[in-house]
Amino acid sequence: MWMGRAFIWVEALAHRKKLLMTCFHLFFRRKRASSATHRVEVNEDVSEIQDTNLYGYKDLRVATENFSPANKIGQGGFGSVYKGTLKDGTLAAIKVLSADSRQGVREFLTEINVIKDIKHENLVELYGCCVEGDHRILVYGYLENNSLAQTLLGRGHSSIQFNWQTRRNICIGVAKGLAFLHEEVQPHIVHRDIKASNILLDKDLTPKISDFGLAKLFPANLTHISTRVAGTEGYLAPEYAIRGQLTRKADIYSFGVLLLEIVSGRCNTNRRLPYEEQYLLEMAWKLYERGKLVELVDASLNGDYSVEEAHRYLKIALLCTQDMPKRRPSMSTLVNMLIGEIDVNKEEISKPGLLSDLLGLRVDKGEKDKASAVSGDSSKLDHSSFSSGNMTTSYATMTFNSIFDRSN
Ligand SMILES: Nc1ncnc2c1ncn2[C@@H]1O[C@H](COP(=O)(O)OP(=O)(O)OP(=O)(O)O)[C@@H](O)[C@H]1O
Repeated sequence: MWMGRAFIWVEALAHRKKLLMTCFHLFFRRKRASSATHRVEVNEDVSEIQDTNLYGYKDLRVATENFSPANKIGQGGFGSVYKGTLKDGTLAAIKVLSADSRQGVREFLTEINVIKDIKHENLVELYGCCVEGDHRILVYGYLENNSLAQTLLGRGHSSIQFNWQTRRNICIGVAKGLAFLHEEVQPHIVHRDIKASNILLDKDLTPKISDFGLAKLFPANLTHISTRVAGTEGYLAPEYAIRGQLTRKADIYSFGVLLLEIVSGRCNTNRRLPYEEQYLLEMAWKLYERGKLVELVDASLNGDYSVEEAHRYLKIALLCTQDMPKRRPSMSTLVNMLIGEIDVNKEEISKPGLLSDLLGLRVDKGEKDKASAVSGDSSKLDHSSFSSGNMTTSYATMTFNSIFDRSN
Protein backbone atom coordinates (compact mmCIF):
# COMPACT_ATOMS: atom_id res chain seq x y z
CA MET A 1 0.00 0.00 0.00
CA TRP A 2 2.77 2.43 1.07
CA MET A 3 4.90 1.33 -1.86
CA GLY A 4 1.93 1.86 -4.18
CA ARG A 5 1.32 5.38 -2.93
CA ALA A 6 4.99 6.25 -3.13
CA PHE A 7 5.09 4.93 -6.68
CA ILE A 8 2.14 7.15 -7.67
CA TRP A 9 3.87 10.10 -6.01
CA VAL A 10 7.07 9.51 -7.96
CA GLU A 11 5.09 9.06 -11.17
CA ALA A 12 3.25 12.34 -10.51
CA LEU A 13 6.54 14.14 -9.97
CA ALA A 14 8.01 12.69 -13.12
CA HIS A 15 4.87 13.75 -15.02
CA ARG A 16 5.09 17.25 -13.60
CA LYS A 17 8.75 17.43 -14.54
CA LYS A 18 7.88 16.46 -18.13
CA LEU A 19 5.17 19.12 -18.29
CA LEU A 20 7.43 21.82 -16.94
CA MET A 21 10.24 20.86 -19.28
CA THR A 22 7.80 21.07 -22.19
CA CYS A 23 6.77 24.53 -21.00
CA PHE A 24 10.39 25.63 -20.97
CA HIS A 25 11.02 24.16 -24.41
CA LEU A 26 7.96 25.95 -25.75
CA PHE A 27 8.43 29.32 -24.13
CA PHE A 28 12.09 29.72 -23.31
CA ARG A 29 13.93 30.45 -26.45
CA ARG A 30 16.97 32.41 -27.33
CA LYS A 31 16.43 35.26 -29.66
CA ARG A 32 18.62 34.42 -32.60
CA ALA A 33 18.45 36.83 -35.50
CA SER A 34 18.82 34.92 -38.75
CA SER A 35 20.98 36.63 -41.37
CA ALA A 36 17.88 37.32 -43.43
CA THR A 37 15.93 39.17 -40.71
CA HIS A 38 19.18 40.79 -39.64
CA ARG A 39 19.60 42.48 -43.03
CA VAL A 40 15.99 43.71 -43.21
CA GLU A 41 16.23 45.23 -39.73
CA VAL A 42 19.51 46.94 -40.55
CA ASN A 43 18.05 48.71 -43.56
CA GLU A 44 14.92 49.77 -41.73
CA ASP A 45 16.46 51.05 -38.55
CA VAL A 46 19.67 52.89 -39.37
CA SER A 47 17.69 56.11 -39.79
CA GLU A 48 16.94 55.97 -36.05
CA ILE A 49 20.55 56.81 -35.23
CA GLN A 50 20.79 60.53 -34.62
CA ASP A 51 23.11 62.88 -32.77
CA THR A 52 25.71 60.16 -32.37
CA ASN A 53 29.39 60.33 -33.14
CA LEU A 54 29.86 58.20 -36.28
CA TYR A 55 33.13 56.36 -36.91
CA GLY A 56 34.28 55.12 -40.31
CA TYR A 57 34.83 51.38 -40.64
CA LYS A 58 38.32 52.00 -42.00
CA ASP A 59 39.27 54.04 -38.93
CA LEU A 60 38.11 51.29 -36.59
CA ARG A 61 39.99 48.71 -38.66
CA VAL A 62 43.15 50.77 -38.23
CA ALA A 63 42.39 51.29 -34.51
CA THR A 64 42.21 47.53 -33.91
CA GLU A 65 45.01 46.53 -36.34
CA ASN A 66 42.53 44.93 -38.69
CA PHE A 67 40.49 43.45 -35.83
CA SER A 68 43.53 41.42 -34.90
CA PRO A 69 42.86 38.45 -32.60
CA ALA A 70 45.68 39.81 -30.43
CA ASN A 71 43.47 42.82 -29.68
CA LYS A 72 40.35 40.82 -28.94
CA ILE A 73 39.43 41.34 -25.30
CA GLY A 74 36.05 39.73 -25.02
CA GLN A 75 33.13 37.93 -26.57
CA GLY A 76 29.49 38.37 -25.63
CA GLY A 77 26.08 37.69 -27.10
CA PHE A 78 26.49 40.79 -29.24
CA GLY A 79 29.76 39.75 -30.86
CA SER A 80 33.50 40.29 -30.39
CA VAL A 81 35.04 43.12 -28.40
CA TYR A 82 38.44 44.56 -29.40
CA LYS A 83 40.79 46.96 -27.72
CA GLY A 84 41.74 49.76 -30.10
CA THR A 85 43.52 53.09 -30.25
CA LEU A 86 41.49 55.81 -31.93
CA LYS A 87 43.06 58.48 -34.19
CA ASP A 88 43.47 60.93 -31.32
CA GLY A 89 45.25 58.28 -29.22
CA THR A 90 42.25 57.47 -26.98
CA LEU A 91 41.91 53.81 -25.99
CA ALA A 92 38.54 52.31 -26.84
CA ALA A 93 36.61 49.06 -26.52
CA ILE A 94 35.20 48.30 -29.96
CA LYS A 95 32.19 45.94 -30.02
CA VAL A 96 31.47 44.40 -33.39
CA LEU A 97 27.94 43.07 -33.91
CA SER A 98 28.33 39.65 -35.44
CA ALA A 99 26.07 38.54 -38.29
CA ASP A 100 24.63 35.72 -36.19
CA SER A 101 24.37 37.78 -33.00
CA ARG A 102 21.63 36.48 -30.78
CA GLN A 103 21.07 40.00 -29.52
CA GLY A 104 20.94 41.72 -32.87
CA VAL A 105 20.30 45.04 -34.40
CA ARG A 106 17.39 46.00 -32.15
CA GLU A 107 19.72 45.90 -29.17
CA PHE A 108 22.42 47.79 -31.09
CA LEU A 109 19.94 50.64 -31.59
CA THR A 110 18.61 50.48 -28.04
CA GLU A 111 22.15 50.70 -26.68
CA ILE A 112 22.85 53.83 -28.72
CA ASN A 113 19.55 55.52 -27.98
CA VAL A 114 19.67 54.80 -24.27
CA ILE A 115 23.19 55.87 -23.39
CA LYS A 116 24.29 58.32 -26.05
CA ASP A 117 23.17 61.29 -23.98
CA ILE A 118 23.83 60.13 -20.45
CA LYS A 119 27.05 60.39 -18.52
CA HIS A 120 27.72 59.17 -15.01
CA GLU A 121 30.82 58.04 -13.18
CA ASN A 122 29.35 54.56 -12.82
CA LEU A 123 28.12 54.00 -16.37
CA VAL A 124 30.29 53.05 -19.36
CA GLU A 125 30.72 55.85 -21.84
CA LEU A 126 29.61 55.35 -25.44
CA TYR A 127 31.94 57.30 -27.72
CA GLY A 128 29.93 56.53 -30.86
CA CYS A 129 29.19 53.89 -33.44
CA CYS A 130 29.83 52.73 -36.99
CA VAL A 131 26.97 51.95 -39.41
CA GLU A 132 28.68 51.45 -42.75
CA GLY A 133 27.30 48.85 -45.15
CA ASP A 134 26.48 45.78 -43.07
CA HIS A 135 28.89 46.77 -40.29
CA ARG A 136 27.36 47.62 -36.92
CA ILE A 137 29.95 48.57 -34.31
CA LEU A 138 29.79 50.30 -30.92
CA VAL A 139 32.75 52.27 -29.56
CA TYR A 140 33.14 52.70 -25.80
CA GLY A 141 35.65 54.09 -23.36
CA TYR A 142 38.15 51.33 -22.61
CA LEU A 143 38.09 49.96 -19.08
CA GLU A 144 41.35 48.44 -17.93
CA ASN A 145 40.22 45.90 -15.37
CA ASN A 146 37.67 43.74 -17.10
CA SER A 147 34.36 42.66 -15.60
CA LEU A 148 33.50 41.49 -12.08
CA ALA A 149 32.61 38.10 -13.59
CA GLN A 150 36.12 37.64 -14.96
CA THR A 151 37.98 39.07 -11.97
CA LEU A 152 36.23 38.69 -8.61
CA LEU A 153 34.20 35.65 -9.69
CA GLY A 154 36.78 34.36 -12.16
CA ARG A 155 38.19 31.62 -9.91
CA GLY A 156 41.72 32.97 -9.49
CA HIS A 157 42.23 34.10 -13.10
CA SER A 158 42.89 37.63 -11.95
CA SER A 159 45.61 39.20 -9.84
CA ILE A 160 43.31 41.93 -8.48
CA GLN A 161 42.95 41.87 -4.72
CA PHE A 162 39.36 42.55 -3.80
CA ASN A 163 39.71 43.68 -0.22
CA TRP A 164 36.66 44.78 1.74
CA GLN A 165 37.10 48.48 0.96
CA THR A 166 37.23 47.73 -2.79
CA ARG A 167 34.11 45.55 -2.61
CA ARG A 168 32.30 48.22 -0.62
CA ASN A 169 33.20 50.87 -3.22
CA ILE A 170 32.03 48.61 -6.03
CA CYS A 171 28.66 47.96 -4.36
CA ILE A 172 28.12 51.67 -3.70
CA GLY A 173 29.26 52.64 -7.22
CA VAL A 174 26.89 50.19 -8.91
CA ALA A 175 24.06 51.34 -6.64
CA LYS A 176 24.73 54.98 -7.54
CA GLY A 177 24.79 54.17 -11.26
CA LEU A 178 21.46 52.38 -10.97
CA ALA A 179 19.93 55.11 -8.80
CA PHE A 180 20.89 57.56 -11.55
CA LEU A 181 19.21 55.44 -14.23
CA HIS A 182 16.11 54.75 -12.13
CA GLU A 183 15.51 58.10 -10.54
CA GLU A 184 17.43 60.92 -12.21
CA VAL A 185 17.28 60.26 -15.94
CA GLN A 186 13.97 61.17 -17.63
CA PRO A 187 12.33 58.96 -18.74
CA HIS A 188 13.65 56.51 -16.17
CA ILE A 189 15.71 53.61 -17.45
CA VAL A 190 15.37 49.99 -16.35
CA HIS A 191 18.56 48.16 -17.30
CA ARG A 192 17.13 44.59 -17.27
CA ASP A 193 20.48 42.80 -17.29
CA ILE A 194 22.35 43.72 -14.13
CA LYS A 195 24.90 40.95 -13.53
CA ALA A 196 28.58 40.48 -12.77
CA SER A 197 29.68 40.36 -16.42
CA ASN A 198 28.01 43.72 -17.05
CA ILE A 199 29.94 45.48 -14.31
CA LEU A 200 33.26 46.64 -15.73
CA LEU A 201 36.14 48.06 -13.70
CA ASP A 202 38.38 50.95 -14.67
CA LYS A 203 42.03 51.32 -13.68
CA ASP A 204 41.05 52.46 -10.16
CA LEU A 205 38.50 49.65 -9.83
CA THR A 206 35.62 52.11 -10.13
CA PRO A 207 32.64 50.06 -11.35
CA LYS A 208 30.84 51.00 -14.57
CA ILE A 209 27.52 49.48 -15.58
CA SER A 210 27.65 48.33 -19.22
CA ASP A 211 25.44 46.66 -21.81
CA PHE A 212 22.29 48.71 -22.29
CA GLY A 213 21.03 46.61 -25.19
CA LEU A 214 18.04 45.37 -23.22
CA ALA A 215 17.30 48.60 -21.37
CA LYS A 216 13.78 50.04 -21.36
CA LEU A 217 12.82 53.65 -21.10
CA PHE A 218 10.15 53.97 -18.47
CA PRO A 219 7.68 56.90 -18.70
CA ALA A 220 6.99 58.31 -15.22
CA ASN A 221 3.19 57.80 -15.38
CA LEU A 222 3.40 54.02 -15.80
CA THR A 223 3.46 51.59 -12.89
CA HIS A 224 4.88 48.79 -15.01
CA ILE A 225 5.37 47.85 -18.62
CA SER A 226 4.50 44.48 -20.07
CA THR A 227 7.35 43.23 -22.13
CA ARG A 228 9.04 40.18 -23.50
CA VAL A 229 11.20 38.86 -20.69
CA ALA A 230 14.93 39.22 -21.07
CA GLY A 231 17.83 38.87 -18.72
CA THR A 232 20.08 36.27 -17.23
CA GLU A 233 19.22 33.16 -15.27
CA GLY A 234 20.02 33.55 -11.61
CA TYR A 235 19.43 37.32 -11.62
CA LEU A 236 15.82 37.41 -12.87
CA ALA A 237 13.15 38.68 -10.51
CA PRO A 238 10.51 35.93 -10.38
CA GLU A 239 7.47 38.16 -10.89
CA TYR A 240 9.06 39.58 -14.04
CA ALA A 241 10.09 36.20 -15.40
CA ILE A 242 6.64 34.77 -14.79
CA ARG A 243 4.36 37.63 -15.84
CA GLY A 244 6.63 39.81 -17.95
CA GLN A 245 5.59 42.82 -15.88
CA LEU A 246 8.62 45.06 -15.68
CA THR A 247 9.28 47.66 -13.00
CA ARG A 248 12.49 49.10 -11.60
CA LYS A 249 12.18 46.49 -8.86
CA ALA A 250 13.35 43.83 -11.31
CA ASP A 251 16.74 45.60 -11.52
CA ILE A 252 16.75 45.89 -7.74
CA TYR A 253 16.30 42.13 -7.40
CA SER A 254 19.25 41.55 -9.77
CA PHE A 255 21.29 44.09 -7.81
CA GLY A 256 20.58 42.10 -4.63
CA VAL A 257 21.91 38.92 -6.23
CA LEU A 258 25.00 40.84 -7.40
CA LEU A 259 25.55 42.19 -3.85
CA LEU A 260 25.54 38.64 -2.51
CA GLU A 261 28.10 37.67 -5.15
CA ILE A 262 30.39 40.59 -4.31
CA VAL A 263 30.33 39.97 -0.56
CA SER A 264 30.66 36.19 -0.82
CA GLY A 265 33.08 36.17 -3.79
CA ARG A 266 31.13 33.41 -5.57
CA CYS A 267 28.65 33.04 -8.44
CA ASN A 268 24.95 32.90 -7.67
CA THR A 269 24.70 29.35 -8.99
CA ASN A 270 27.33 26.65 -8.80
CA ARG A 271 26.01 23.17 -9.49
CA ARG A 272 29.33 21.59 -8.65
CA LEU A 273 28.93 22.46 -4.97
CA PRO A 274 27.09 20.24 -2.48
CA TYR A 275 23.32 20.51 -2.93
CA GLU A 276 22.76 22.88 0.02
CA GLU A 277 25.31 25.37 -1.31
CA GLN A 278 24.44 25.47 -5.00
CA TYR A 279 22.13 28.51 -4.91
CA LEU A 280 23.61 31.53 -3.20
CA LEU A 281 20.34 33.32 -2.51
CA GLU A 282 18.72 30.24 -0.98
CA MET A 283 21.80 29.65 1.10
CA ALA A 284 21.78 33.29 2.29
CA TRP A 285 18.16 32.99 3.40
CA LYS A 286 18.78 29.74 5.29
CA LEU A 287 21.80 31.25 7.07
CA TYR A 288 19.79 34.40 7.85
CA GLU A 289 17.03 32.31 9.45
CA ARG A 290 19.64 30.58 11.61
CA GLY A 291 21.25 33.92 12.57
CA LYS A 292 24.44 32.96 10.74
CA LEU A 293 24.28 35.20 7.68
CA VAL A 294 27.80 36.48 8.18
CA GLU A 295 29.14 33.00 7.37
CA LEU A 296 28.53 33.90 3.75
CA VAL A 297 31.32 36.50 3.68
CA ASP A 298 34.20 35.50 1.41
CA ALA A 299 36.71 33.44 3.40
CA SER A 300 39.49 34.79 1.21
CA LEU A 301 39.16 38.12 3.05
CA ASN A 302 40.77 36.28 5.99
CA GLY A 303 38.59 38.12 8.46
CA ASP A 304 39.96 41.49 7.34
CA TYR A 305 36.65 43.36 7.14
CA SER A 306 34.08 45.05 9.32
CA VAL A 307 31.71 42.29 10.41
CA GLU A 308 28.98 44.83 11.11
CA GLU A 309 29.26 46.30 7.62
CA ALA A 310 29.50 42.98 5.76
CA HIS A 311 26.48 41.75 7.71
CA ARG A 312 24.60 44.91 6.75
CA TYR A 313 25.45 44.42 3.08
CA LEU A 314 24.11 40.87 3.16
CA LYS A 315 20.90 42.02 4.81
CA ILE A 316 20.55 44.72 2.15
CA ALA A 317 20.91 42.00 -0.50
CA LEU A 318 18.04 40.11 1.15
CA LEU A 319 15.92 43.27 1.24
CA CYS A 320 16.47 43.66 -2.52
CA THR A 321 15.45 40.11 -3.35
CA GLN A 322 12.24 39.88 -1.30
CA ASP A 323 9.36 38.14 -2.97
CA MET A 324 7.07 41.19 -2.98
CA PRO A 325 8.52 43.83 -5.33
CA LYS A 326 6.90 46.55 -3.20
CA ARG A 327 9.02 45.52 -0.22
CA ARG A 328 12.28 46.01 -2.13
CA PRO A 329 13.77 49.44 -1.36
CA SER A 330 14.35 52.01 -4.11
CA MET A 331 17.88 52.46 -5.44
CA SER A 332 18.43 55.82 -3.70
CA THR A 333 17.36 54.27 -0.38
CA LEU A 334 19.78 51.43 -1.06
CA VAL A 335 22.65 53.86 -1.64
CA ASN A 336 21.90 55.40 1.76
CA MET A 337 21.72 51.97 3.38
CA LEU A 338 25.07 50.99 1.86
CA ILE A 339 26.82 54.12 3.03
CA GLY A 340 25.29 53.67 6.48
CA GLU A 341 22.89 56.62 6.50
CA ILE A 342 19.78 54.46 6.85
CA ASP A 343 19.60 51.82 9.55
CA VAL A 344 18.93 48.41 8.04
CA ASN A 345 18.31 46.73 11.38
CA LYS A 346 14.88 48.34 11.65
CA GLU A 347 13.78 46.74 8.37
CA GLU A 348 11.81 43.52 8.42
CA ILE A 349 13.23 41.07 5.91
CA SER A 350 10.87 38.57 4.28
CA LYS A 351 11.70 35.43 2.31
CA PRO A 352 13.35 35.97 -1.08
CA GLY A 353 11.40 35.34 -4.24
CA LEU A 354 12.79 32.30 -5.99
CA LEU A 355 11.78 31.55 -9.54
CA SER A 356 12.18 27.85 -8.86
CA ASP A 357 9.64 28.04 -6.00
CA LEU A 358 7.08 29.83 -8.18
CA LEU A 359 7.35 27.30 -10.96
CA GLY A 360 7.35 24.44 -8.49
CA LEU A 361 10.65 23.33 -10.00
CA ARG A 362 12.48 22.82 -6.76
CA VAL A 363 12.31 19.43 -5.11
CA ASP A 364 13.06 19.63 -1.44
CA LYS A 365 16.13 17.60 -0.45
CA GLY A 366 14.07 15.48 1.92
CA GLU A 367 11.54 14.71 -0.81
CA LYS A 368 14.33 13.99 -3.24
CA ASP A 369 15.97 11.49 -0.93
CA LYS A 370 12.61 9.84 -0.21
CA ALA A 371 11.84 9.58 -3.91
CA SER A 372 15.32 8.24 -4.73
CA ALA A 373 14.97 5.59 -2.08
CA VAL A 374 11.60 4.53 -3.44
CA SER A 375 12.52 4.58 -7.12
CA GLY A 376 16.08 3.41 -6.61
CA ASP A 377 17.05 5.86 -9.34
CA SER A 378 18.29 9.22 -8.19
CA SER A 379 18.80 10.55 -11.73
CA LYS A 380 15.04 10.54 -12.34
CA LEU A 381 14.63 13.26 -9.77
CA ASP A 382 17.89 15.02 -10.36
CA HIS A 383 17.51 18.49 -8.95
CA SER A 384 19.81 20.12 -11.46
CA SER A 385 17.78 18.94 -14.40
CA PHE A 386 14.65 20.32 -12.73
CA SER A 387 16.02 23.70 -12.00
CA SER A 388 17.97 24.29 -15.14
CA GLY A 389 15.40 23.08 -17.64
CA ASN A 390 16.93 23.69 -21.01
CA MET A 391 18.80 26.77 -19.78
CA THR A 392 22.27 25.52 -20.49
CA THR A 393 24.28 28.73 -20.45
CA SER A 394 23.68 30.12 -16.99
CA TYR A 395 25.36 33.46 -17.44
CA ALA A 396 24.42 34.42 -20.98
CA THR A 397 21.76 37.01 -21.59
CA MET A 398 18.54 35.46 -22.81
CA THR A 399 15.43 36.85 -24.40
CA PHE A 400 12.36 34.72 -24.00
CA ASN A 401 8.63 34.84 -23.54
CA SER A 402 7.44 34.79 -19.98
CA ILE A 403 5.68 31.63 -18.99
CA PHE A 404 2.15 33.02 -18.93
CA ASP A 405 2.22 36.34 -20.71
CA ARG A 406 3.41 36.53 -24.28
CA SER A 407 2.87 40.22 -24.90
CA ASN A 408 5.65 42.34 -26.35
N1 LIG B 1 34.27 49.12 -22.34
C1 LIG B 1 34.98 48.00 -22.19
N2 LIG B 1 36.28 48.05 -21.78
C2 LIG B 1 37.00 46.91 -21.63
N3 LIG B 1 36.53 45.68 -21.86
C3 LIG B 1 35.26 45.57 -22.28
C4 LIG B 1 34.41 46.71 -22.49
N4 LIG B 1 33.20 46.27 -22.90
C5 LIG B 1 33.28 44.92 -22.95
N5 LIG B 1 34.51 44.50 -22.59
C6 LIG B 1 34.97 43.10 -22.52
O1 LIG B 1 34.24 42.31 -23.44
C7 LIG B 1 33.55 41.27 -22.75
C8 LIG B 1 32.25 40.96 -23.48
O2 LIG B 1 31.35 42.02 -23.26
P1 LIG B 1 29.84 41.98 -23.75
O3 LIG B 1 29.16 43.13 -23.10
O4 LIG B 1 29.84 41.94 -25.24
O5 LIG B 1 29.28 40.57 -23.28
P2 LIG B 1 28.92 39.97 -21.83
O6 LIG B 1 28.22 41.03 -21.02
O7 LIG B 1 30.17 39.37 -21.23
O8 LIG B 1 27.93 38.78 -22.19
P3 LIG B 1 26.39 38.86 -22.67
O9 LIG B 1 26.40 39.49 -24.01
O10 LIG B 1 25.92 37.45 -22.67
O11 LIG B 1 25.67 39.72 -21.66
C9 LIG B 1 33.39 41.78 -21.33
O12 LIG B 1 33.23 40.74 -20.41
C10 LIG B 1 34.70 42.53 -21.13
O13 LIG B 1 35.73 41.64 -20.80
